[in-house]
Amino acid sequence: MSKKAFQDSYSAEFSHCYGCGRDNPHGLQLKSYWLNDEDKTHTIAHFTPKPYHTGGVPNNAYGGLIASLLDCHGTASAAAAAYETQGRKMGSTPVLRFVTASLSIDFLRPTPIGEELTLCGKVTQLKDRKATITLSLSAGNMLCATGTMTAVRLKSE
Ligand SMILES: CCCCCCCCCCCC(=O)SCCNC(=O)CCNC(=O)[C@H](O)C(C)(C)COP(=O)(O)OP(=O)(O)OC[C@H]1O[C@@H](n2cnc3c(N)ncnc32)[C@H](O)[C@@H]1OP(=O)(O)O
Repeated sequence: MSKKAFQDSYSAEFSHCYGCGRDNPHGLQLKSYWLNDEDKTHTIAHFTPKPYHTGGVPNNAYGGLIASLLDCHGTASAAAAAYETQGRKMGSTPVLRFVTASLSIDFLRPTPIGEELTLCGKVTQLKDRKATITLSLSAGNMLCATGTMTAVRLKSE
């Protein structure tokens, strides 16, 4: 994808996240986008687990990996929605940066390794500093996990 990912708009100090930091060579480097630039309500990201992302059962991904992906996609979706609500370009200052306050995941079926996964997000509520995000992770047409996140915007100081 040639579009700029949400995470590529993060300031340098926030670019080392294990899950999505562009400047963390040991991390997952997840990249999130609007599903549709004309209708900025849903977000999307892709990730293909490697064999070393196994949870121990051959060909199945580690649950912590799934949580990491949903975590980063959720906070990125919250930030993108907050900028959108304010009519501002993502990454512009003052920076709107969200952290995870809570994340609940239902692991519905094993997640395959070596197949491209699709993560979807939707910010269902954005009020003051608090965002609620619904999340899903699929392999092809198989829904493997769903999640709900509360993310809180960091105070500017
Ligand atoms: C410099 C670092 C850079 C860090 C930047 C790194 C970015 C990486 C992003 C990747 C994602 C992560 O892994 S983040 C890392 C994992 N997460 C963390 O480490 C966060 C640790 N927790 C915290 O720092 C804090 O608890 C916060 C920031 C989440 C909230 O503290 P606070 O700022 O004092 O806010 P507070 O007034 O308590 O709450 C604000 C609103 O959110 C609600 N709220 C708070 N916690 C919860 C909760 N668990 N579940 C539901 N709702 C909650 C409150 O009721 C309130 O709603 P109302 O009364 O207004 O309705």
